Amino acid sequence: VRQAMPTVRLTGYDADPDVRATALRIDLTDDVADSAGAAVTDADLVVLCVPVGAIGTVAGEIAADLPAEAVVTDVGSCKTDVARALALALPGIAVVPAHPVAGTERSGPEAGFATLFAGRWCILTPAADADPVAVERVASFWRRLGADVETMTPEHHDRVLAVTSHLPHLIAYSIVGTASDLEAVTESEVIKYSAGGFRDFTRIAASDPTMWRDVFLSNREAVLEMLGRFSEDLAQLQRAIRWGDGDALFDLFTRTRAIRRSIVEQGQDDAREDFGRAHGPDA
Ligand SMILES: NC(=O)C1=CN([C@@H]2O[C@H](COP(=O)(O)OP(=O)(O)OC[C@H]3O[C@@H](n4cnc5c(N)ncnc54)[C@H](O)[C@@H]3O)[C@@H](O)[C@H]2O)C=CC1
Ligand SMILES: O=C(O)C(=O)Cc1ccc(O)cc1
Repeated sequence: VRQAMPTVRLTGYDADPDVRATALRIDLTDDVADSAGAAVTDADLVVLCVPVGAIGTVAGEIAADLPAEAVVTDVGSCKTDVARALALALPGIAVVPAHPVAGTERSGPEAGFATLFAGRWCILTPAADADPVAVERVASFWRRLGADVETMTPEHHDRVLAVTSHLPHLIAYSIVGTASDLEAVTESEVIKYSAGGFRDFTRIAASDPTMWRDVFLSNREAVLEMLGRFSEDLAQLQRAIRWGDGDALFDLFTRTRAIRRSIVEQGQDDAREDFGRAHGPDA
């Protein structure tokens, strides 16, 4: 926002005093308020950037202080629960839930970088009767940050993201946990020989525990549905390995390689790799 909209006056609030101090020190915001309510008293646009389990609570904290014409949005990774909580906490206020599908495993005020949203999707999930002017204000905010904006229902969002983001994170958490349990048996060989594949999983599995706990509690139904499908497909691979069915393995790996190539062609993998290059392998 600082780079793309330099004339916008930014006021921040965070429950953690260290985060508030850091935000001021690194000039992330012009002001830092000492309560959520005080941060929004003269706001045009309020962007709630807290773990999904806290979005409804924070919306409740600002409700009494919001100017009547303010638009409230969020960046939560799940939308069904969050959209419901926002609507409940903010009756009569223009609410446009959003999810910028871009990020890294890092968190905190120093983890942001100006190009994070460039060329990435931002998904809006407004209610069917949302004010189109408010929807356009949020859409144009994200477009000015370089994102491409798409609109869908919260339920559809949550099913899609369960496969493309939530399940992959769950698999990474699980495999790194399994490898660490095995470490005692292999006497640290897990770390010593952690070549490409495992290293990639450890990056994802380093993501913020509070954020991801809340994602799985909030998107429970869609994640469980996709996890069921994944478990069936994994069992098929297990069978192929057991019976030496090389064709089944080869066919799947050929199909998945094509998926990766089409993602790269669409330029959807750039930002994180650029970030990794800029900040070193352990960033
Ligand atoms: N990290 C990522 O890659 C992405 C995260 N998101 C979503 O963005 C949201 C924020 O995530 P991050 O910025 O990564 O997390 P973060 O950990 O960097 O920031 C969250 C902040 O919320 C504060 N907080 C927690 N409860 C609070 C409360 N009740 N009142 C005031 N402040 C409170 C914490 O102190 C923390 O500083 C989450 O909903 C997440 O699902 C969306 C896209 C990508
Ligand atoms: O670090 C990664 O690979 C991510 O996938 C970042 C991310 C995390 C959560 C989101 O809702 C969107 C993007």
